[in-house]
Amino acid sequence: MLNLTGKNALVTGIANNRSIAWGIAQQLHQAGANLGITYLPDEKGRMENKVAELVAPLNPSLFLPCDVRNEPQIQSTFETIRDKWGKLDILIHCLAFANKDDLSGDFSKTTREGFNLALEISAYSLIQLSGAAKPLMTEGGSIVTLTYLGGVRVIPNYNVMGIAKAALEMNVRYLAAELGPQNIRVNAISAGPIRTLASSAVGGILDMIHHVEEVAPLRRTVTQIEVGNAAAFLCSDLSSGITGQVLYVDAGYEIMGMG
Ligand SMILES: NC(=O)c1ccc[n+]([C@@H]2O[C@H](COP(=O)([O-])OP(=O)(O)OC[C@H]3O[C@@H](n4cnc5c(N)ncnc54)[C@H](O)[C@@H]3O)[C@@H](O)[C@H]2O)c1
Ligand SMILES: Cc1c(CN(C)C(=O)CCc2cnc3c(c2)CCC(=O)N3)oc2ccccc12
Repeated sequence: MLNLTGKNALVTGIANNRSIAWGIAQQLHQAGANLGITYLPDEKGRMENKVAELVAPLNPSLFLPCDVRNEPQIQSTFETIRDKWGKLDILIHCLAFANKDDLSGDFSKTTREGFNLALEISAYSLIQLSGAAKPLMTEGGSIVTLTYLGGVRVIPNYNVMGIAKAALEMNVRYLAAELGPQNIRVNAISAGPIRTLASSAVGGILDMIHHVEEVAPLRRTVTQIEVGNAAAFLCSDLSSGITGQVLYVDAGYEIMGMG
């Protein structure tokens, strides 16, 4: 069993019990990591209460609002980590957003605002968070982000999110090159389709899941826990020689030609 005892891990992107970040947080906790959780604050504080209740069993030592569009919130998140933890070992970037209208219909209709929003939240945020984490990863570290096949191949309706994921995967390589000398590894997990708040808000996700169940070598889709296990591996010394990579956790779907 892999051991993350003594490691401080910041996990972003938990919205509910279907979130991939929730699967990751559970597995990092099981491996002994000390967790810090961030959530996207909403005006009524509903998200805060819902996420706080969900993560309570994992005894997070930090629980902070962090909207990646809000630079001061990012700064205060990492100041709190510096003051309370001193060092950071693990950063999980598990968030994305595009306007719903940009996730169906003609890609050529993508608006300037929609393009910039999707790239800002889903790709630029990795640069921001990694830059803020860099000075705190004084004993080296591991940064993991979540990507999708739609960033390297055309997946109907994924549209502008595919552009964002292509940028995200290239961010992984440039960040790995910059941070490697400091023994900070940067990798992506490319997860197969999973029913979450984000994916369920998209038409046709169930058809996609059924298609994967027929075509993927394992004849099934993957779970948040399976993604969490792969993330724990990428956060542990078992992956000490791996950086700048995209690891597919998709039941093998990506290898199939007549998919
Ligand atoms: N579900 C899938 O099929 C699938 C497959 C591959 C990759 N992914 C990726 O996994 C990641 C997590 O998505 P999910 O499927 O768990 O859905 P989810 O809706 O549970 O998680 C998305 C998270 O992004 C957060 N977020 C959105 N805008 C934000 C902002 N401005 N600041 C901070 N946080 C913000 C939301 O609060 C939410 O917690 C995303 O990067 C997504 O692209 C999902
Ligand atoms: C798979 C799959 C997903 C899941 N996935 C990999 C994702 O990356 C989800 C990304 C996403 C980003 N922003 C929003 C939404 C989803 C829906 C709700 C909303 O308003 N904005 O999304 C798709 C969209 C079209 C086609 C396939 C997929």
